[in-house]
Amino acid sequence: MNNIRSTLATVWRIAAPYFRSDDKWMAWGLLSAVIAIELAVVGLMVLFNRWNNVFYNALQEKNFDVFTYQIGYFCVLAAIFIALKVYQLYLNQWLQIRWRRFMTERYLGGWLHDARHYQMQLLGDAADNPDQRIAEDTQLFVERTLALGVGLLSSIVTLASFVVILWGLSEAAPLHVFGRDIPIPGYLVWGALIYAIVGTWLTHLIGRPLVGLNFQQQRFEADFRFNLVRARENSEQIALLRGEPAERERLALRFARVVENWLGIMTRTKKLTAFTASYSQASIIFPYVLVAPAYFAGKVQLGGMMQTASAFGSVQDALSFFITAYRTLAEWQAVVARLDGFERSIETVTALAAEADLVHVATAESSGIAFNKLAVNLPDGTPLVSADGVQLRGNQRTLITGPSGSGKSTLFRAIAGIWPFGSGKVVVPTGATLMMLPQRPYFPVGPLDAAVSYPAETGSFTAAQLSEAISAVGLPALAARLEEHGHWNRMLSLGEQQRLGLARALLHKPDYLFLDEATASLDEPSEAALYRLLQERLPGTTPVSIGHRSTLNAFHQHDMTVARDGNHFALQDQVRLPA
Ligand SMILES: Nc1ncnc2c1ncn2[C@@H]1O[C@H](COP(=O)(O)OP(=O)(O)OP(=O)(O)O)[C@@H](O)[C@H]1O
Repeated sequence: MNNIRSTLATVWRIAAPYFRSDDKWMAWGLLSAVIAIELAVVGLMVLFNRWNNVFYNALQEKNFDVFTYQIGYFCVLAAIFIALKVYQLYLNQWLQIRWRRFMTERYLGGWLHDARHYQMQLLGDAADNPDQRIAEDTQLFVERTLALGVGLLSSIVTLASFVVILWGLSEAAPLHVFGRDIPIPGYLVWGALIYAIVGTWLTHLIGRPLVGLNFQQQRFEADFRFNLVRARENSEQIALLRGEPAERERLALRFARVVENWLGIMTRTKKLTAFTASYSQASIIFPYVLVAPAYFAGKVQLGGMMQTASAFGSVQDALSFFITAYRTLAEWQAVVARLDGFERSIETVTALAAEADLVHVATAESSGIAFNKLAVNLPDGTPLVSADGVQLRGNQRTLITGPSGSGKSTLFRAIAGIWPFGSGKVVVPTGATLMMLPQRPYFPVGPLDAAVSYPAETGSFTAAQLSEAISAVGLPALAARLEEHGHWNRMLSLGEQQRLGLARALLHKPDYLFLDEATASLDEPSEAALYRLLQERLPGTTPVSIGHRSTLNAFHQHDMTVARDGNHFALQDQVRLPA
C-alpha cells in the first residue's frame, strides 16, 4: 500500500508542473474533455445493456416491429459511440503531445543548464542514458499515465453503474439451485466480485516478477544501444586497431543480456497470458452458468439473461482493470522510477551550486584572475590541485606546465565554473569573458558557419568575417564552404579542428583565452604562426596556455607550474631562467 502511495506521489510530482504551467488551461480543458467523453461512453454502455434486454426479448417473441425499431436505435447509439471514441482519441493525443512538449522542454532546460549535464555525469550513473529519459521515457510516461488514469476512472464509474444494474437483475432472476430459489441479495454482484478478486490476486502472483524484468530489459536495451553508438563514434580507432572482433564480442555480450532477460519476460508472459486468456474465456460463460437455472425454470426471459450476461461482463471488465493493465503497469512503474531518478539527479547538481563549501567562481574589480584558497578535489574528495595567492594577470600571456595528471585541465574546469568539487574561490574580473579551447574542440553537426560561430547563434557573424577568420588560421579551402553541412569533428583532421577552434576564438574575441594543449596536434612552425596571429588579431585577449613544448615559451611572458606539494599539486609562479 505504501508502495502504491509513494508511486502515486512520485507520479504527481512528475506530472504536476505541466498542470500548473502556462499551458494549464489547455491541459485541464483537454483532460476534462477526455474524461467527460469517457463518462459519456460509460453512459452509452448502460444504454446498450438495456438494449440487450429489449432486443433479445423481441427475438424470443418474434416481434418484428420491435426488432426493426431496436436495430435503428442500436445504429443511433453506435454512431454516437463511434464519434465519441474518435474524438476521445484525438483529444487524448493532442493532450499527449502538448504535455510531452512541456516535459521535454523542462528536462532539456534542467539538463542543459550551467554544466549540470557534465556534473551529473561526474556524480555517477544515477541518471544513466539521459537521452533515453528525455526522448523515450517522457513519451511513455505521458501516454501510459493518461491511459491508466482514464482507464481506472472509467472502470470505477462502470463498476458503480453496472453494480446497480446487476443488483436489480439479481432480484429479477434470483439464484435457483435444485428447483429452489436461494435468496441472496445481489448474488450476481457478489459472484462478479469474488471472481474478479480471485483473478486479480492470481494475476498479481503470476505477473509480479514482470515489474523487475521490464525495468532490467529497458536498462539492458539502453546499454546495448549506448555501446553501439560508442562503436560508431570511435569507428576509426576500432578500424585502425583492428578491434572489430573485440567490439563484436563486447556487443554480443551486451546483447546476450538483452536476450537472457527477454527469455525471462517470455516465460513469465506465457504463464500470465495463459491465465488471463483462460480467465477472460471463462468470464464469457460464467454469468450464463449463474443465471441459466433461473432461465430454464422460466423465472427470467432470454432478454433478461442476455442483459445479465452483458452487465456481468461490464462489471467483470471494470473489476479486471488491474489484470488487463498489468503489463502496462509494470512498464509504467519502471518509467516513473527512471524519470524520478533523472529529476533527482538534476536537483542534486542544482543544489551543488548553492553549497558553500564547494569551488565558487566570483567576480570582482581586479586586474587578473585571482585564486583565493582554491583547493580542487576529485569527485571522491581526494585532493588534486590547489592555488592560493597567485594570479593570472590580465594582458600577460601565461604558460602553465606540469606533470601529466597533475590537474591542469581540471584547474581550467574549475576556472570555467564547471568543476564544483573542492573549496575556495576563483575571482574573475567583473565583466571579463572567458573562452576555453580544448585539445579536441566540439563542432555541432550542421553547416560550417554555425559550427564555427558556436556557441553564438548562426548569423552572429557575417559571412565575410567567418571566411576571413577561417582563412587566417590556415584553412582557405574551407572558407568557401560556409554553408556546407557536415560532421566536422569526423571530417577534419585534429590539427584542422584545432585551427578551426582558433578561428572561433578570433571571432569571439574573449578577454581570457584558455588553450589546453589546443595546438598540440600542429607542427611547431604552424603553432608559432597561430600564436603570432593571436597576438596580432587579439591584442586585448590574454592567452593562458597549458602545453608541454618548450617552443611555447617564446609566446608567453609569464610562466607558472603545477608542482607536487605534499599529497597534491599546487599552482605556483615560476621564475624564467635566462636562455
Ligand atoms: N571525472 C573524473 N573522475 C575522476 N577522476 C578524474 C576525472 N577527471 C579527471 N580525473 C583525474 O584527475 C587527474 C588530473 O587530470 P587532468 O586531466 O586535470 O590532468 P592534466 O594535468 O591536465 O593531465 P595531462 O597533462 O595529461 O593532460 C587525473 O589523475 C585524472 O584521472
